[in-house]
Amino acid sequence: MSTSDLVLRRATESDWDDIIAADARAFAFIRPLDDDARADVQHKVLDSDVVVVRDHSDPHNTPLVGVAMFYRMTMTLPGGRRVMVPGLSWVSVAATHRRRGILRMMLTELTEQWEREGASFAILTASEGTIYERFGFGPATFEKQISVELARSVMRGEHPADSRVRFGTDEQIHQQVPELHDRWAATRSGAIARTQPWWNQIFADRPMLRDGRSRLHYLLHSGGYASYRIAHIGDDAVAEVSEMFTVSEEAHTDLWRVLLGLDLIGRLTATVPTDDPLAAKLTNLRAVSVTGIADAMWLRIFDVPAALGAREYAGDLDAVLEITDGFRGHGGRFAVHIAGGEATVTTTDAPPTLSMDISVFGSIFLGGYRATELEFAGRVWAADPETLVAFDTAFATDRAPFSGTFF
Ligand SMILES: CC(=O)SCCNC(=O)CCNC(=O)[C@H](O)C(C)(C)COP(=O)(O)OP(=O)(O)OC[C@H]1O[C@@H](n2cnc3c(N)ncnc32)[C@H](O)[C@@H]1OP(=O)(O)O
Repeated sequence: MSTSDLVLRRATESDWDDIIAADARAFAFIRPLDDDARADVQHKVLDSDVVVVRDHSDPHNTPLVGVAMFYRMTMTLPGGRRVMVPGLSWVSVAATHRRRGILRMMLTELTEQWEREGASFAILTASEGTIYERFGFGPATFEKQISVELARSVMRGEHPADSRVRFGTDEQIHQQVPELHDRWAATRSGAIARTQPWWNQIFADRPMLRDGRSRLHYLLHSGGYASYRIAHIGDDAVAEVSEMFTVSEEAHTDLWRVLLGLDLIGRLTATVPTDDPLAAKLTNLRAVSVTGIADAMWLRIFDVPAALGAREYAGDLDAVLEITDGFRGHGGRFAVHIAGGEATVTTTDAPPTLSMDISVFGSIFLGGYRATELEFAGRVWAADPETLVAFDTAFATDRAPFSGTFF
């Protein structure tokens, strides 16, 4: 096989059997998606946003050796503006064809499309931490996995006489959950909004994806919701919170109070924002163990001035920002003036006062990393401590960014 035998094109319906089989192999699934689960995915993506690579070295057998696609998503920026973003997903290359440049080929094709369409950002959730920095992506939102021991969990404060939480009927869930999620998404940097095909897939709750666990149960509150499943692990029943999104601390407290009161459950697991306050709401903080902190969403910036102009800021800054971009050349030197929460940006030849790779800028942009932390790591250069502190303060967010949707 030579590189010229590799043919990249957009997907058609006839590619999907191979896409599903390739995905199951590449991500080590026990079995490929069934027809229902496959239809859910196909409803979320346009075939023209899916690239496939086939090996034509044998004209009688042209196996699919690469696939990559993107969803058209909406992300919330610090300050509340929402932007359209391509969300890269379903990237895989056949084990027989690895490290021959197929991923690079597919990402170059998709990136050129995003640039033509005027995207300022792209996002992804990564299978490994070592793949995407070379393409200018940086880890931008993080999440915390917690395990809560119910026997030791007592909420501080008074128990309300009448719980404001109810189990939702199917009709209530379909009516209220998308609206509650959207209200939450408007408040959080990095939040991904969900369109109807995403909700259809979540509400379908396909048995093949439950892995032997119960269906989803929904708890509703006027300021948020939580969904959870029951898993039996050995002799223990564990409640796995699938998601919780709230727009008020009252809703967060009330929903947790109900979850912590589940009978015949020893332990509860959840994935929450890194600044989730549950442990501080309990009389015994040790009831909550943090079992992991992981990168969730990675961000790539394509248009530095447009990105800077789209978010709001927590402090003032005057700096000459130098950005390097080895993959697509969107770096340069920018005079950045931030005042009253808004940035104005022009290109300049003046000497830089701040310098970093575009992947590092992506990590700082939503507030997921503090600039000072990355300066300690030698990945941000600042001409003087005052500029670093002003940069750090300007880009900090009051709540930790959280994407809330895996894709
Ligand atoms: C957004 C998402 O969908 S994340 C999911 C990614 N997919 C998976 O993890 C499924 C299993 N893995 C795979 O299918 C493949 O190994 C892939 C897609 C990760 C890589 O595909 P390949 O075609 O082998 O990558 P390709 O040859 O184009 O490599 C491009 C560059 O990435 C590097 N690279 C590729 N995979 C890895 C890896 N797992 N770890 C570190 N570096 C990697 C290569 O060394 C190369 O670097 P260079 O261009 O700087 O020399």
